[in-house]
Amino acid sequence: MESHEQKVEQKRVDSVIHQIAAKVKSVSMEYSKARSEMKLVQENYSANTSVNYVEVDDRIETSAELQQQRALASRLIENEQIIAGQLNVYKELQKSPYFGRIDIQDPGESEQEKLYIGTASFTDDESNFLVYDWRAPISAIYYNGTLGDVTYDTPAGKQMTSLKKKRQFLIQNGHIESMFDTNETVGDELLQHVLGQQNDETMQNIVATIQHEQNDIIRDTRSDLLVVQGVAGSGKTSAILQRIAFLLYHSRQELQADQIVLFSPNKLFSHYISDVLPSLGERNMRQVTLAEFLSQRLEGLDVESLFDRYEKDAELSLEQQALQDFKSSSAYMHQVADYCQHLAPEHFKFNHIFFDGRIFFNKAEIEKIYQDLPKLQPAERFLRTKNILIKRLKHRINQEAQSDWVAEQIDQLSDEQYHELLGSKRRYDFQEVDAETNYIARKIVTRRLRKVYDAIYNNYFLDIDSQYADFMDTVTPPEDVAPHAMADSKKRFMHDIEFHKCDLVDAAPLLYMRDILTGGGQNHAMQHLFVDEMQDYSIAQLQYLHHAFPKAQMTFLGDAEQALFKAVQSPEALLTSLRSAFHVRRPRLLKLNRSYRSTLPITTFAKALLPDGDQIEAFNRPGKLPRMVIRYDLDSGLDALIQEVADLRADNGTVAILTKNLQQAHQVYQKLHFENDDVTLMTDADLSLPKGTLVMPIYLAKGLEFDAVIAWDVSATNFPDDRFTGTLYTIATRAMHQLVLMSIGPVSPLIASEKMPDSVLEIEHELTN
Ligand SMILES: Nc1ncnc2c1ncn2[C@@H]1O[C@H](COP(=O)(O)OP(=O)(O)OP(=O)(O)O)[C@@H](O)[C@H]1O
Repeated sequence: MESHEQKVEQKRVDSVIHQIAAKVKSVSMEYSKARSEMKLVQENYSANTSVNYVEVDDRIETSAELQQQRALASRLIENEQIIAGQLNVYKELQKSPYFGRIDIQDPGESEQEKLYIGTASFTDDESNFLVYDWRAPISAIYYNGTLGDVTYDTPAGKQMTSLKKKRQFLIQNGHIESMFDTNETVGDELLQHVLGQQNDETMQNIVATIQHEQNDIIRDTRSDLLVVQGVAGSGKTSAILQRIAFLLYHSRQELQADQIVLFSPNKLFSHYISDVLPSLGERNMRQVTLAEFLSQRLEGLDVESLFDRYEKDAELSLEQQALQDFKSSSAYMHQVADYCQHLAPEHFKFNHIFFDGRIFFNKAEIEKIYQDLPKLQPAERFLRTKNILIKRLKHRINQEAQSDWVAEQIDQLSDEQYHELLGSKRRYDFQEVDAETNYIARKIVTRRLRKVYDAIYNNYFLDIDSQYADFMDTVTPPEDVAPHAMADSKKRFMHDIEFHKCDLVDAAPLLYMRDILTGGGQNHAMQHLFVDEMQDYSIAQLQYLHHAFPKAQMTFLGDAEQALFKAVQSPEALLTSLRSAFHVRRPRLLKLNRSYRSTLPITTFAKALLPDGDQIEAFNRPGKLPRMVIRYDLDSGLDALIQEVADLRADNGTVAILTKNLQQAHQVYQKLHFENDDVTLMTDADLSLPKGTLVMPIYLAKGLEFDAVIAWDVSATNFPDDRFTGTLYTIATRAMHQLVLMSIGPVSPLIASEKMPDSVLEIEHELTN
């Protein structure tokens, strides 16, 4: 039954919603007006673009008018988008106007003030705040404060107030479903409710239930390097997204969403998180995976993907591992920088520039230009070389313009083609007919030699592959790297380059070298760099990202325990390496130890897999024990799998079967697909997650979560030793509500160990006779 208090609150909710509805109505009208204005301009614009101009003067006028219209159209589009954004915000508020209330009393005031907190601010016609944005300075109290005297940060400095009451609401479609008064930061009741319900295809915002330690991450504006080490399911990704929303709100004038870049683990993840910021009325930041970023920069080279590397890394020998570790280190990147700084001009490697299959600029000519320049930094020397090449190209264009073939081509030009080449020039711009012909001739040759210009502009005359190979000869590796390893690695690199391939481990150092030598590759506009799942990046790669976005504040989040096929590094050691590699001034390390995603029994099992799992604090959400299903041959295992899938599907929207690698995912998929059409095999090209039964290797499920998970073949053969702890732990922690583990033959020692308490698993053996 509704208490009196709840009735009073519901009345307020009704009144606020009523006022929001009026706002939605007026903004909708504004929106329709903006749309029709936009349409009118568009129609006018397309009518004008179809003008068939013949006379040059006409054409110029038309294009000026067109430009004006284009500018007007883009202003209107922007306006329309702003209004659409506002409309969305109000519509969201209409369903659930707020989730929190704080009663405060400022020093010296006799009255208490009630403040309501929601996803966005809303004021009445007299500008009284009916709802405060969760990011407003005062709202911090809701997340951080316990009853009594509290302080909060404002642009004018710290403020004091007394917190008298904190109330949480769950409002759905305008109705208060539940409300609690709490003394804690954000009480567990609401969290229980929210977590128990989750089964969406995309991630939801968590603003109603942000926890104290998550709030520290979200509201940190001071640190230039914020490293968050958080256990699986502790809300790292959530913290990133709410932090972005927070930063956008706080620096409205200076920061745009596209000045923030997030490196995400895979494309599925990008889609999975894509609704969070729009649900908070903000535009999404830029998102990219490391593979996309590297291959875009190393155009023409097929860079090994992280997924290929996962598959390969599981097989590395100790010697190969030592080399890989070295190439992934900051020490290696330092050697790259050193090499570039001390590179003698005669050791600089150039390519010929080709045109039409013939050498256009010989590399000997380029070498000579480079070497003849005075002593300069490599990038400056390179830039001057480039400018000289462009000058020489212009000179050759002028010469070529006198050739017979050009004159012939001019004779054959139609009027339209001629005017097109004339561009914005007018006939009276030329004193003589010859000058005009000459102008057209140069235009023709310039167009023909465009490729040469592009090759110079894009620095193709630097032979970066040979340069990198030359660098490998000069490297001093640490003691644990075998003496022949660098030479072998160089051979392999050159061999792969022949086939336009490059190992992931060489990509960052190679790009770093190219950037230093050419002075390119840096984006100074990016203000924030976020890296999720940082444990999958080497220090060398992170260092390259820092170099590529030199002005960006960095937020790196990860979980050392979820490193696949890699030794675990302690968060403190990690921060120390990052600190010395990055020369930052205000680094900060934060830890999140409480895990929210999974039920208590699933988290208890996952904790027991880790040597130092005790630090993980499970959120107390009840659920079934994880089930262990053991079969002794593949066929009966696959049959049992079909049964398990059917059982789990009865209670869960999505069941994910997670395998150790791609080959096992294929094997499982084939069997399931044969029996039932409703199964999807996910690949790294997929952009979104359907509902239903999904099969994928674990590296594609990084950062994702599913209602139920089946960990496929956790046998001793498949997960033989502690190199696979991270993999198994990552699989288990993808499950929100139910987890089943299946083993073909004896179970992995990681599970069948003394450390694993009996009570954390329900075990089912096939009865054999
Ligand atoms: N304060 C919170 N309130 C409600 N839900 C939360 C909260 N914190 C985390 N969650 C939920 O817990 C789940 C895990 O969060 P998230 O994916 O951000 O964790 P993570 O640390 O990035 O996980 P992982 O490293 O395992 O991928 C999500 O469903 C998220 O919505």
